[in-house]
Amino acid sequence: MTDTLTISGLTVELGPFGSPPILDRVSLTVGPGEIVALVGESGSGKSMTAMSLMRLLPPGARMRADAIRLGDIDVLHASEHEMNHIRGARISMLFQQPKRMLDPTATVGAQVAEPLRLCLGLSRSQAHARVIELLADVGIAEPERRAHSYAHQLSGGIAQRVMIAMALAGQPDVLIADEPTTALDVTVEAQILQLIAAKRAKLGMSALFVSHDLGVVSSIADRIAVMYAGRIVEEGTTREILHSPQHPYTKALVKCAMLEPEEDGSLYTIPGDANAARAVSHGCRFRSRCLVCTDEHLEQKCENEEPELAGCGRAGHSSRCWSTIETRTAG
Ligand SMILES: Nc1ncnc2c1ncn2[C@@H]1O[C@H](COP(=O)(O)OP(=O)(O)OP(=O)(O)O)[C@@H](O)[C@H]1O
Repeated sequence: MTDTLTISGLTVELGPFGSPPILDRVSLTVGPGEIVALVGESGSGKSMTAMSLMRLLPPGARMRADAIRLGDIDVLHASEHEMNHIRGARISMLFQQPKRMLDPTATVGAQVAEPLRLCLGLSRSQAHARVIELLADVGIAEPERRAHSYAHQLSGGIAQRVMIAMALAGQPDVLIADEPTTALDVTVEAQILQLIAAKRAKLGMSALFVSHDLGVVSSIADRIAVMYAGRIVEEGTTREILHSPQHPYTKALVKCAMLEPEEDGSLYTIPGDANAARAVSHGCRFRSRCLVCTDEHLEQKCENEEPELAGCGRAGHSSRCWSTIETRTAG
């Protein structure tokens, strides 16, 4: 079994000092063998969280945290030299645009062989034999022939399988998948999701799966963390999030994922602008879009104080909303 990945109090700022943080005290745990999904609208900070784990933030980003650990490895304070060993061997990443992430000038075989040689120290011939095994293992037909292909000769689905083979080559503890199926059609998307779930089961690795689509992650995630404007606003098992969401934002995301038409036949979209929320300096960041904070007493709380993540009954299920906190306190 793999080690636990722990992020605690992760804050990232970009741009001039004093601008609102991109990530604000994000805490998240991915247990051994677990698939945790991080969901939220575009711009909520999912990719930045993933990139922070790899310590691959854009130039000028200021990152601080109480801790980022993988078992006994201190990822937060690791030197760049140590990070080069952690990336690929302990934490691997899959990206949105697999064809763009592959080097157009090198063959598939050479690219999959690189982590084998760097992380596992295999010789050229050992690496070649392992490349063929890995390509076959991610469902690529004729792996010998495919090893000689270049990125432009691959479909999006095959390119993502190659990326998965590369990500798994170093036998990582954790796979971070950032919208790995966004560019793929629905049938291929389902195949790739199944492949990731099968690899998790076979290799015992854990995964952090980033997506804006609750529907996509619900088929493979054990737990879901919902992110809004740089903060986690709800966390629970996949079942709790889908069947008993507590935060008004999660409820709205679930409604979007259900694809149930409104009375006028249109599909539900969450009203308002998520990007404006980041600049909210006090109170709940979701309040301008919220349909729940209507009674006067609650409205004042939502405007003045940001709620903490508070338990919603079962251990592990928590939400950052005054209405949930008040209901529980009253009960
Ligand atoms: N290189 C960058 N420079 C400056 N700001 C950035 C950069 N990359 C992202 N941001 C900003 O950081 C915030 C969080 O972005 P992030 O990419 O983490 O969101 P996301 O939830 O992953 O969205 P998406 O699903 O669109 O990728 C956004 O406001 C975005 O504009």
